[in-house]
Amino acid sequence: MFLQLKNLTKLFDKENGVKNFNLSVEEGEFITILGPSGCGKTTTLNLLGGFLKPDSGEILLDGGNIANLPPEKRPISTVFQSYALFPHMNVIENVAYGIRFYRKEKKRKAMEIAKEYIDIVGLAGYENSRVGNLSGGQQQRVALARSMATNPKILLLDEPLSNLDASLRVRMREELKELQRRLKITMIFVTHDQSEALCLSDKIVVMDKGNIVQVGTSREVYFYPTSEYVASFIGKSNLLNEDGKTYIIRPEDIKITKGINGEYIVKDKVFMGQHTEYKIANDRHILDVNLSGKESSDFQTGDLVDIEIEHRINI
Ligand SMILES: Nc1ncnc2c1ncn2[C@@H]1O[C@H](COP(=O)(O)OP(=O)(O)OP(=O)(O)O)[C@@H](O)[C@H]1O
Repeated sequence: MFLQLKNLTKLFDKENGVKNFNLSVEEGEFITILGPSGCGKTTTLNLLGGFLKPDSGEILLDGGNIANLPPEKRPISTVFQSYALFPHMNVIENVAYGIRFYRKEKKRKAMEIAKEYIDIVGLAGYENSRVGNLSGGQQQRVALARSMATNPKILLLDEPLSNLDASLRVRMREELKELQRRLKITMIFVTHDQSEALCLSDKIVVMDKGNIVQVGTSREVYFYPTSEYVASFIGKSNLLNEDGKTYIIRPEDIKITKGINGEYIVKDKVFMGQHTEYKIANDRHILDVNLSGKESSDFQTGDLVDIEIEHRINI
């Protein structure tokens, strides 16, 4: 196994931190650590990057334990949320800095390699621009180029897209995925954004209060969540209690039909173009229902409807 985290623990006090974190990562995988604020994502990344020392546990990279090595001795590079670029340097100097520092290349060679990575991230022509004059997306690309140019075995990314506006965020995440595929770099990406996690990851690690609660592919965590927590954190979900059992039902797995004696009443309707979102209720449940297709917007508030559940998730 390329990377293994074994019982990795770092607690700041009794509760907060990361507890018994176990994870195996294959070379070239895109792993996302997903969870709400304070669940331990950054702590995990800092343990991997060497910015924090674990209380216990191992980080095995190619079989060797690196848990106690300082950051500069690890073949791991981090792209921070703030990008952490040098404001007094231009683009090529920023990228070349890491190459000289980590790869111990001479200035000329470092500049040559830096140029290659600036091209890779689509910033050709900006070599001599001051980073302070670049847009958020361009600064993000410089940070990526600087990290990738050090030739790390693993690239850590701590919410790198969170400072970008919504449309740039979507474009950058596509670019990031494409870069990762092309360069086959192992990436460990931290986010609290479920849609980012679902579209980028080979594997998603869902965390809650310092613990891993589920690890799986995007499809697995979406279609087969193992807990109510995962189901509600990833995508929308309905909880239905029947015969003493609790089920989770995705809004797109409920079909509705009009009926004079319908069990539910349509309470709310929002037309979203590709689909329509309804809220329906009876005396026990309020359910979210998403319908797609042309007839999906035919129901009106106040309509009585019956439901058919096409798929239910057993917890
Ligand atoms: N240096 C520290 N000293 C004390 N407590 C800390 C320290 N760093 C983090 N914590 C606590 O540990 C818990 C996990 O923090 P962490 O930053 O890893 O969470 P996170 O999931 O990355 O959150 P966010 O999405 O807000 O960045 C939090 O409760 C936090 O307050």
